[in-house]
Amino acid sequence: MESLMFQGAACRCQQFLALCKLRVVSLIVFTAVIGMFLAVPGWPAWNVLWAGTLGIALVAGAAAAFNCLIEQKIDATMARTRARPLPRGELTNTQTLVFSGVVGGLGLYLLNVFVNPLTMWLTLATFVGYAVIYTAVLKPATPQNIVIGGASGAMPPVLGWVAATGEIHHDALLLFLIIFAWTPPHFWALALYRREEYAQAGLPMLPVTHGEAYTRLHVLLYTLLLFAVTMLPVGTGMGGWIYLVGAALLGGRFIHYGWRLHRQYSDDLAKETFRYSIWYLSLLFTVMLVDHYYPISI
Ligand code: HEM
Ligand SMILES: CC(C)=CCC/C(C)=C/CC/C(C)=C/COP(=O)(O)OP(=O)(O)O
Repeated sequence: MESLMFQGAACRCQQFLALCKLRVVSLIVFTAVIGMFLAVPGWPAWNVLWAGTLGIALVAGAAAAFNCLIEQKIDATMARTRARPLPRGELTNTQTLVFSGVVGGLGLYLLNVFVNPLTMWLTLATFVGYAVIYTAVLKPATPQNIVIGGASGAMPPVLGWVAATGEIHHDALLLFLIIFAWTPPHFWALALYRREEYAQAGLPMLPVTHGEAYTRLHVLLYTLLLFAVTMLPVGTGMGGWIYLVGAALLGGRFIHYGWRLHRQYSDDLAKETFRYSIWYLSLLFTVMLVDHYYPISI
């Protein structure tokens, strides 16, 4: 009897965790943590590391849960999302809303009390940007949804930076710009091979509204823009040789993917490009960290 109760609680816990889109949120939190380290010469203060990381993670998870609540009908129509807890009827609207409110509230509390109020306010704005402006307003309205909405996904390194220093430095804005330029090729690579699902769901994603060829060209153009943006930290002195070589190699490979997609499309190549986009961002931020602690100035 007791073991059955335990299994039930474990299941419920898994359902709540599934709302939080843990894999996406883990990369988001990773970029925030790197932002904390890049912001200071030595190590960030201990309270920044634990409360900043936990606070940002909780609010990001709450934002993802709120997105699941708003999009449950659309999620039910797409193969990729139909196994989420709301379309499956495993959780109710009230449970999801309360979960998002409590988890997000706790995250904001930690940021306000143990980090600083500016981080708390910017994280709240990021929550509203993703959970409300992107999800409820932009996503069903325009194919530029992810370009504009990408601003929320680009905020985490700024949040990390502000957590560590209390101010918004121009180098933090460069980290923002990098993720901002990365989001369109990241998402449109996926939207290309999932175009039929998005069309069926009635969402105006770029391959649905402007066609495949137009989207492929834009993936390529954004990889070029991204390459240029990643060179800016070298100009400001934030990045040295290690960063320059790493960013050039990673960016060159991303452009190559964009070029191949543009010239000779296949769904398999689009899937590979999407997977590479995730490796790209993870490795780029790792290289930045290495460069920060082992600087070889240019
Ligand atoms: C508006 C901005 C963004 C959009 C529209 C978007 C869209 C998506 C979609 C639809 C998926 C699901 C792929 C699947 O289920 O197979 C995905 C996966 C992923 N995204 Fe994004 N993304 C955005 C921003 C970001 C950001 C800012 C990050 C991290 C910094 C990120 C990291 C990831 C990761 C790690 C995955 C893989 C998750 C997995 O393996 O399950 N995304 N993205
Ligand atoms: C710190 C903080 C508050 C961060 C919030 C930013 C945040 C959670 C961004 C998430 C990006 C994301 C999951 C996009 C998925 O797109 P989608 O929602 O269109 O994908 P779906 O089709 O899988 O639902």
